[in-house]
Amino acid sequence: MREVIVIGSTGSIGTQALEVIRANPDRLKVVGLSGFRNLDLLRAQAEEFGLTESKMAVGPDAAAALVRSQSCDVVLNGMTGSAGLAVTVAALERGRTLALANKESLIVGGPLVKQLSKPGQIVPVDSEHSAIAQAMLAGKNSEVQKLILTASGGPFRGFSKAQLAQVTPAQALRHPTWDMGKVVTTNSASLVNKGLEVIEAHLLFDVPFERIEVTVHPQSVVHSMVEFVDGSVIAQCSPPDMKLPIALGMMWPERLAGVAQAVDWTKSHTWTFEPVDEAVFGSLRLAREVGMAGSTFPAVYNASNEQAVEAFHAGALRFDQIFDVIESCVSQHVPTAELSLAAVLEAERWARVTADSLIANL
Ligand SMILES: NC(=O)C1=CN([C@@H]2O[C@H](COP(=O)(O)OP(=O)(O)OC[C@H]3O[C@@H](n4cnc5c(N)ncnc54)[C@H](OP(=O)(O)O)[C@@H]3O)[C@@H](O)[C@H]2O)C=CC1
Ligand SMILES: CC(=O)[C@@H](O)[C@H](O)COP(=O)(O)O
Ligand SMILES: [Mn+2]
Repeated sequence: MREVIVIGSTGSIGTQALEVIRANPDRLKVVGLSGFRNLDLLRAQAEEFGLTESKMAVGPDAAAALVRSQSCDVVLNGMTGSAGLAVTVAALERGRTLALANKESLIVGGPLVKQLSKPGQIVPVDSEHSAIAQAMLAGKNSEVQKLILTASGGPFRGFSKAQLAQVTPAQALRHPTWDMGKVVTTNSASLVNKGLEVIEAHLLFDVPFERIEVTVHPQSVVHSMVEFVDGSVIAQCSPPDMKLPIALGMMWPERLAGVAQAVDWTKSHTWTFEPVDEAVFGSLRLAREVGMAGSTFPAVYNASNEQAVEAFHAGALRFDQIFDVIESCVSQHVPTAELSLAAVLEAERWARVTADSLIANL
């Protein structure tokens, strides 16, 4: 039996994690929950899983405090945004397995988060990174030639820059293949999500940026691939359903039977692959640049994006200007001489103030 704290239990990842746990009461047990604004759902979840108020946290600080005080085997971090950093740090410092959906905390913390983690302590839940972790089992780390991340391309695949300037928040939230929270869905539309995922892959698998590729695969069935030195490519394929990587994240390396449907090979399928249009979607190039620059640059990329996404949904920014805001913040940023958690938090604060001021003056 694995005891799990589900952080962000009221969200897309969190509710799907609870579905997996509910269906496997002999293997998984909830011992803590956290939410933010949806307190009615949080209370209902606590009641269903028989948890007292002391095992329910509201907000990022309370969630981190719960992770520090409550014993468990696994912390599933399904919070949105870099607000999840305190939970990631707390889980690693307490020696828990960290099933990580909250990619932002790894990206902004970078080497600091890596230093806190023991080999195997972070299990990726993000679908691409779960796929890579599964494919990696086919060879030795030293035999890996390349990582190939797949991207759906989002709702604006094939759009020109001029078309991107016209899109609405409702269109940005219409993801072609995945049903997810607002921020990650918007990031998929701008390809910021794929940029963040390239940095995430570099940090998780220690593969240099030059050997991490992205290909657009609109069907989202091939979740990512690993190319080995002999030319073999191992891919992980399944119809898009986050319950599969969430279950693996909580049970790694064991698989739970029946969590998701497999591909139906009796039917015809067409899987396509095409290059990313980097002339229209600059966020991927910029993410590689900030990833290679390291220090506090990834934190600035992420925080300025979070501000810009919020402004876009509030009607204060055009969709294409999300990229302009990130690029401007990154180009103005003076990185810290020595990376520390305090320096990351200060860089984030600076990026949010700078992004807000750019947005107000656009
Ligand atoms: N959804 C998906 O399929 C995938 C998600 N991810 C990643 O997983 C993470 C969660 O995404 P998703 O579940 O879609 O997001 P949702 O918006 O659906 O859920 C976010 C969760 O975090 C809580 N939350 C939001 N902001 C804060 C905050 N400032 N402090 C504390 N809690 C907060 C929300 O609480 P409340 O609702 O109560 O306000 C909710 O429980 C993100 O990092 C995302 O990139 C990665 C791959 C796939
Ligand atoms: C399901 C998942 O892992 C998301 O992060 C997904 O990657 C979004 O899809 P795209 O970013 O490829 O559009
Ligand atoms: Mn993903």
